[in-house]
Amino acid sequence: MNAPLLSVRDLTIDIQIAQGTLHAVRGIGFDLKRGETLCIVGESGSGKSLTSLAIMGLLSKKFKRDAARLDFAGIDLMSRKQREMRDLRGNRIAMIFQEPMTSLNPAYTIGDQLAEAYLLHNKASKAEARARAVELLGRVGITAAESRLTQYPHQLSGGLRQRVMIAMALMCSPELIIADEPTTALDVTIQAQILRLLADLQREMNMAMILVTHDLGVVARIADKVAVMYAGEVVEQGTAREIFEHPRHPYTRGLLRCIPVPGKTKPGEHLGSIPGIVPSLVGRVEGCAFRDRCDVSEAACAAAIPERRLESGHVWRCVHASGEGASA
Ligand SMILES: Nc1ncnc2c1ncn2[C@@H]1O[C@H](COP(=O)(O)OP(=O)(O)OP(=O)(O)O)[C@@H](O)[C@H]1O
Repeated sequence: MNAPLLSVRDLTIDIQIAQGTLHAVRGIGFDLKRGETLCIVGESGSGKSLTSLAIMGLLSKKFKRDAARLDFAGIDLMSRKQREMRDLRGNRIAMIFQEPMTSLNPAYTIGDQLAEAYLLHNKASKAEARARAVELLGRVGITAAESRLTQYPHQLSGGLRQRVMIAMALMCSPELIIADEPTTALDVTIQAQILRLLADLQREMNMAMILVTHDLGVVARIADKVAVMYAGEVVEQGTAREIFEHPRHPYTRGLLRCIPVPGKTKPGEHLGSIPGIVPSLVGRVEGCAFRDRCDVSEAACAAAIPERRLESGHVWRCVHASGEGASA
């Protein structure tokens, strides 16, 4: 049973805009096994959220999704109809969004919404669904869970709302959970608690998890695998260890220079940032999209970029065969 739970190959997402076709996601691929955590990192606009929505089948009509393979537990998601996707979503695949109010309805109590999420996919009585809701609220660390059932989302703090969202996502014990920047809207101490909770539950329930985040500190703590996205491509992927200890792509190296190093970075010390801006993805994009910002680029970077692969599965796209040309 070593087959991946989720397998993505050559996923593309295009959007028609006034200036032409915007190639927001350009031929990405990765595999995820049961119980594994993949963190997708990259700057704003690199295509992380669209990738998550494409897996969930939640892209609106204006996006064109294509893939050579988009398989979940042996199911071809590309050929699933919307009705069939609804059977999977919230049941075998769940998503946690940045902003809890995207998923919570202000007009219904927490108890009704949690129970509803369960009853949609399970033949159970209302009493059983409420018992499950209390159980899950307890598991996400909400005390006096019974009394929360009758509350409305606006009566809870941001951190509690995000815990409720996590409980809701886990009601049907999904096999895959996709969390898109689940803590960005919260303050820093609460962020850490929520992410620890999510990582603990993921391990306990042996779920696979895709976590989309800007925060490499978080990645270092919880990722098994990392996919680094830049301008709609996965420019490097590997185990968390490979990415942190032997980053090969100059963009990954640049990102790593931007994070605080415990014990080394002094409070208030200015962290590096990568100068320059992401190129337009409208029309044909030739060569390496990072080359204008790269400190080791050369003429060859304007041509097609080879994919470099180590036996371990560490993959990157760069003219530099082993990253030796890139400055650390
Ligand atoms: N509704 C839309 N209309 C036009 N372009 C869009 C739309 N949604 C996303 N895009 C474009 O698609 C690209 C990828 O967007 P996406 O939201 O996936 O990025 P992201 O990496 O998740 O960014 P962030 O970290 O800010 O959430 C960006 O260039 C973005 O401008």
